Amino acid sequence: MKTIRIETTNHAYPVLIGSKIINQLPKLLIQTGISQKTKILIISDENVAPLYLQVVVDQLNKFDAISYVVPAGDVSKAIGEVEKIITYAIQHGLDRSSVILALGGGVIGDLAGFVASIYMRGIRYVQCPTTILAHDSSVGGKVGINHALGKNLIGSFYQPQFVLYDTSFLTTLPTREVRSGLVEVLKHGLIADRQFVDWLEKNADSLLHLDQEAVSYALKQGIKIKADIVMEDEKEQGIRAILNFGHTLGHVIETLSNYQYLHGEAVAIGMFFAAKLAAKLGWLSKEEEAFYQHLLQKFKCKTSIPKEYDTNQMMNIMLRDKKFKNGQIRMVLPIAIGQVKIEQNIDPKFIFETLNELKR
Ligand SMILES: NC(=O)c1ccc[n+]([C@@H]2O[C@H](COP(=O)([O-])OP(=O)(O)OC[C@H]3O[C@@H](n4cnc5c(N)ncnc54)[C@H](O)[C@@H]3O)[C@@H](O)[C@H]2O)c1
Ligand SMILES: O=C(O)C(=O)C[C@@H](O)[C@H](O)[C@H](O)COP(=O)(O)O
Ligand SMILES: [Zn+2]
Repeated sequence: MKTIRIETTNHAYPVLIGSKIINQLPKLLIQTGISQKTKILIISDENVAPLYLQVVVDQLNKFDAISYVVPAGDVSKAIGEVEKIITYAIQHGLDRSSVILALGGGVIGDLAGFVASIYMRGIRYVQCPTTILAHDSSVGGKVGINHALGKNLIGSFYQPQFVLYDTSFLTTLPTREVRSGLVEVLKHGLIADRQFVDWLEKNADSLLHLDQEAVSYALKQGIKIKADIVMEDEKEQGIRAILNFGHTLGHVIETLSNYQYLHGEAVAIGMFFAAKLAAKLGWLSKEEEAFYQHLLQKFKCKTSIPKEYDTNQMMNIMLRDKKFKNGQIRMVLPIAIGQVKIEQNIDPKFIFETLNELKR
């Protein structure tokens, strides 16, 4: 088991990662000051619950634990679902000392963490991630839900008490979810660590086949990169925006497809779009742009935009991106493999042109 410590201005917590470590849960709760009398609400989804809810409930047999299961997928990151969970929590007597436990992927982590951030003005929560993608979402405290007009438009920065990442849970992930999750690992390499990118390129097949050693190394590296950035800029006043690499267009594709594109699938297209735009602006060489395409294809990602998507509509949705300030377009663009910069004042003409070039 490996522990990575996250220290933000007001809160410090461990991320524990290892195979078959769910039995550490009771000890961790107690160490965190969560006694057996504390009411714990486990939130999970309809796919994860049949696989792992009982495993967690068994670990909590000496605690006062209840559970709530939501439909799987981004459709549950919705205000209606938040209200239902809050009603359930009130009816079941959760008070300010209670704890929420998120058991699932990024959807559950974001939703459960958001509920925790607003229930009775904030109660404690813990993350038990079950997807590869959640190596990203369970760390750093961005929690929230979607609005019909766009992705993650409602949310908080709210850090968990700890993250307990049992990687043995990943064995049941569908292939498409494995690919989607690995895109955020690629993102972590592409924004900060050329050597890690080279390692990822070499180990693509092992990772896609869930080789335990390779996956475990990749997740730890990804978490370390994210942790360093979050510790420097918890509330995204500056550098943290680089974790949003590929998301400006990625979120548009998720919204327009009504979440038929998975998060990682959409972000992969968004990263390639950013690389193509950077090449057009002269910051990335044609070889580096080609490397992006090669790498993403190696991880079985699409790099084109559905041709039926209207470019003006994509531009309009992009304007709601949380990185845009005072009408100014701010995007994260690559300047080398393993290096990005946050760019203001990009001429919308280039964005428009690049979007059109990516349509297939
Ligand atoms: N807060 C953040 O910093 C952050 C970072 C990245 C992504 N996100 C958000 O995370 C969400 C995507 O997360 P995700 O990809 O984990 O999606 P997800 O939570 O929907 O999980 C993916 C699918 O896999 C199923 N599943 C989960 N674990 C499983 C397991 N072990 N075995 C079998 N099936 C399993 C789920 O039921 C779901 O159908 C998006 O909403 C995205 O916006 C947030
Ligand atoms: O932690 C961050 O910061 C990120 O941007 C991580 C992203 O991978 C993640 O998808 C995040 O939820 C996007 O946040 P948003 O603020 O752009 O909605
Ligand atoms: Zn993301």
